Amino acid sequence: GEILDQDFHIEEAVEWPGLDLKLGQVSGLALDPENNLVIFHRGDHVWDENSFDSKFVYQQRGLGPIEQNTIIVLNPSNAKLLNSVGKSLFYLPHGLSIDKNGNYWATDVALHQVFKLGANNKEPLLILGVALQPGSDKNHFCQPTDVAVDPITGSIYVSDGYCNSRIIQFSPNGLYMMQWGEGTETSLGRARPGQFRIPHSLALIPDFSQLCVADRENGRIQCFRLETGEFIREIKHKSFGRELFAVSYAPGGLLFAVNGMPYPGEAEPVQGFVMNFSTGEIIDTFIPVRKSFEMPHDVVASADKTVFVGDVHARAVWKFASTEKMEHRSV
Ligand SMILES: O=C(N[C@@H](O)C(=O)O)c1ccccc1
Repeated sequence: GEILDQDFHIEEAVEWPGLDLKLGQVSGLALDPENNLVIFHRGDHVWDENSFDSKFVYQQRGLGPIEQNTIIVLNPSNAKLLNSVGKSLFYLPHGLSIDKNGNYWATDVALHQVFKLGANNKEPLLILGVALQPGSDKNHFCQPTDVAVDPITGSIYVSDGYCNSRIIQFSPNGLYMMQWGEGTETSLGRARPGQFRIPHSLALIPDFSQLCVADRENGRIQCFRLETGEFIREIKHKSFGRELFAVSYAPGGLLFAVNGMPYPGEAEPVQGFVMNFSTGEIIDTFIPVRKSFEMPHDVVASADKTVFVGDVHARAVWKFASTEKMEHRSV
């Protein structure tokens, strides 16, 4: 039902023990059909200044793939480990999403590929892109950042990527259908609709047939019509600052996002945002109680307004919950 916006608040669930997990760089979060939390992390690999050459070719292939399980499934209430998969598959994990059938969809910025994995079997069910080969045609990505699968049509959307500026739509079985988007010429000119400077995270909103994109370095969210790619609107607030890293939709009409650390001298703090999807207005902001956001990199929210944020520098996952329940609890 409708949220009465003015009294909606979330705060860290400080009893959640998931903050003590020993993880690598946390790059992606998703919720599976049972609302379990699924974490995509980099084990002992890191993305740093030496990871790529000037042509975006991964330089640390000699390390081999990450030997740890990179996909961790946790009970969302007590952070108990339920399952872990994804060893010896990835080099630099980035985005993670889960389709209505429970399949995992993952991007790897070193491999420049998109993977579809069954929740338990080891062999990928589908791989898009050519291993270790960056490119910008129909068969190559360049550091693809996220995937979203339309639960109604099965269409696959890929945000491509750090070194491309486009969204590509594939058919349910992985055939290239169409793409939209272009780079933002100069950092001086205002970015126009449909221009991207790192399309970094996707939120698919089936109820409104929209795909929203975190246009990271333009510090904004852009929303497009599913299937056509037609620009619908931009959501941008001064409090986002320069960088908007991730966006996620929760059934019931709320949009969640996390921004980047402020540049030296800039005022806008790093934080999470809760927005009313229809109006785009911010109805709440949130930061951790324990530790601090360093580079919040993904955010995911469930229908009951439980929110998780993963941080690639803090290597941490926080849980946030709406205080309405807590008020009932305290009564
Ligand atoms: O953005 C960067 N990384 C994050 O998004 C991430 O996904 O780790 C990055 C930029 C320059 C050098 C190294 C890393």
